[in-house]
Amino acid sequence: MRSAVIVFPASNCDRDAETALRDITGRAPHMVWHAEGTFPEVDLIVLPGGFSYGDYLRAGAMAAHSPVMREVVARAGRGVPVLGICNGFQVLCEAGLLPGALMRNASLKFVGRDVHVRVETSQSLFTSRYANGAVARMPVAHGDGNYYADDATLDRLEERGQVAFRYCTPDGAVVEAGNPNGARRNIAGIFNETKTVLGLMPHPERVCDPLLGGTDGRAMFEGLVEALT
Ligand SMILES: NC(=O)CC[C@H](N)C(=O)O
Repeated sequence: MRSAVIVFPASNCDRDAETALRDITGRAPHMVWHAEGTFPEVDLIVLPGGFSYGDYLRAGAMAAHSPVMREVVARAGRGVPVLGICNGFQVLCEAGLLPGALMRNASLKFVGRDVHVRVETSQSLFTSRYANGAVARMPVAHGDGNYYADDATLDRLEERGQVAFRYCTPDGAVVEAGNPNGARRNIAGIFNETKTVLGLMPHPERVCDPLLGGTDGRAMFEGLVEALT
């Protein structure tokens, strides 16, 4: 599986994504600087976590208008899978590839800790290696992770099976106690309509090696390798 990681000024999880992709796919991803107009054909594009452009204006707002994003949007339109992690999720919403927005955490504080998420569907490229309803432990590290969309949009996402992950307690209960940021309906990650684009606030790439304290993120990359190789 060939992959690319898009690197913006102040991305800071690009190396984490690179390491996970190299280990699990067996091939080094292309690291693509934001100013590039194009990049090699790949099977997966990853928008990594970080503070692109210093989170100025709104997190992800400036990155969404960087030169490389025209190419990312075009390829997403052709069905090339795109994974946006944390700041990458924010960029996907700002670029219009996913609906809704990531607002300031309800606590108004940066949250950096492990959370639990429930896998809402295994029917996707990204989640095929998880069981429906599986609970995964992954870290979050964000100040703006509070997913917001209006009721009609949320209803549509739910009807079409576009909710990928919800924050939950360690035993899988989707309740306020498991929600680190106030996200509506505990939403931690969503797909586009064709489920070829996934954005999520937790960091699966940081839990792909027991040395890093967990392996619950590996299944996402293993499923992608299986589907895209
Ligand atoms: N880890 C990250 O990607 C940080 C996301 C983002 N810039 C925020 O603080 O909300």
